[in-house]
Amino acid sequence: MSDADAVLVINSGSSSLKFGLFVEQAGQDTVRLKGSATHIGAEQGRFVLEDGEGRQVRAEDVRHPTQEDAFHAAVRHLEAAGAPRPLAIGHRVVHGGPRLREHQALTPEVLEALEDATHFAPLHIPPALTLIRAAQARYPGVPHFACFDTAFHATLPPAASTLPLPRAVRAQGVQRYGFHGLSYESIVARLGPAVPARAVVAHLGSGASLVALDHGRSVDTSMGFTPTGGIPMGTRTGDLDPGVLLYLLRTCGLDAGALEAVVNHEAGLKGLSEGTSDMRALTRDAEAGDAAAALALDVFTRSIAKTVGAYAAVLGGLDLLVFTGGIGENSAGVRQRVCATLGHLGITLDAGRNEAGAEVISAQASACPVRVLRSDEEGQLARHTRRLLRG
Ligand SMILES: Nc1ncnc2c1ncn2[C@@H]1O[C@H](COP(=O)(O)OP(=O)(O)O)[C@@H](O)[C@H]1O
Ligand SMILES: CC(=O)OP(=O)(O)O
Ligand SMILES: [Mg+2]
Repeated sequence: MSDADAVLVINSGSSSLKFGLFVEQAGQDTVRLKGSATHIGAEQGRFVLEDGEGRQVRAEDVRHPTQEDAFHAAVRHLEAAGAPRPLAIGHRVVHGGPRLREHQALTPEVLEALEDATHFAPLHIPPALTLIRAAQARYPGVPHFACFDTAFHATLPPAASTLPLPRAVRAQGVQRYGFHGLSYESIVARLGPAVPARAVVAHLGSGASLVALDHGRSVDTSMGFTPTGGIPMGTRTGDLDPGVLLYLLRTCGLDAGALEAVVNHEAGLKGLSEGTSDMRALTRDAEAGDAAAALALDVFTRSIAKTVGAYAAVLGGLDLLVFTGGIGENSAGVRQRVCATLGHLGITLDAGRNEAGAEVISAQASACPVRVLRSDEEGQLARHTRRLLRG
């Protein structure tokens, strides 16, 4: 292992910034240091830094008002832990609009194209640009690369990517893009040659989506034009009858900004529970008899189960169901509720294995295995960054 070839990867999500410093060991990218800043923007956040063996280097409750603040904290603590200067930096970019769908070097032209695409994803592209510029200023002269969440879904067939809109609107690039691509790719990489013909992966985090995989290739996915679509999430509605938006505009007098705030920040689990979007708190509240929290859980898990059923129809059956993301990896209750209605697909859970968070949580007799696999977006970022660096 040599520090001379370290690459730094930055994964900015809706509520967190995860990062990792990877070095090559026997031809494989290996974690040297990794960490996260969570609950960004909230009153109380947390910062954690670990070494490659998972030993805690730093852990503190600390508020990070913005992604940029979290990035500077990450750099400060990485350096204090003896991190070498990286050879290259890889950024996760959730949305690059219609023109940027392939992982690539962040040249001035690409940055300009990203800026031009702002109106496709006003919630994601401006903070991504701010973060990239901050990283370029902090590490000048080092190549920076963008890895897009949408790249993995380039295989969507037209029947899945096309939204039922007039041609003039579709011609502007209004279509289903799909997100969480690096996470799905990490699951496919983890399964390796064992990836079955018909699989569904549920990435359940603050943002949540599902993908239908045909031999490991994305053929349908729940998020659409933006990460606001699909199943309900921590603070986002997911898919809504478009009539609801018209009602909010016309009858409630909301303008675009107010509408955006409702569908992205005040809805989902938070809106339903009238309090929290955090699955741990929600589960506790529901168990303590809070009816709003219980309803939030029911709406969330029913929507996931319906999507698994729909994707089994698309794939012509199901050979594997995978749970991943902060909720998928950690909430036995959510997994149990989702799987309880999937008996018709041959799914039966082993309650003990599910509670223990084992890698395989289905019962021996289950016709369709169910697994819990850790999403490794940072590992995929490192792999792509190294590949792009080598040209
Ligand atoms: N032990 C746990 N039990 C239940 N939910 C958990 C647990 N740990 C984390 N979560 C949930 O995971 C979600 C965050 O997932 P994560 O994938 O880290 O989010 P992000 O989308 O910001 O990357 C939160 O809703 C959090 O409550
Ligand atoms: C696409 C998306 O919603 O990302 P995250 O889950 O990291 O917020
Ligand atoms: Mg995430």
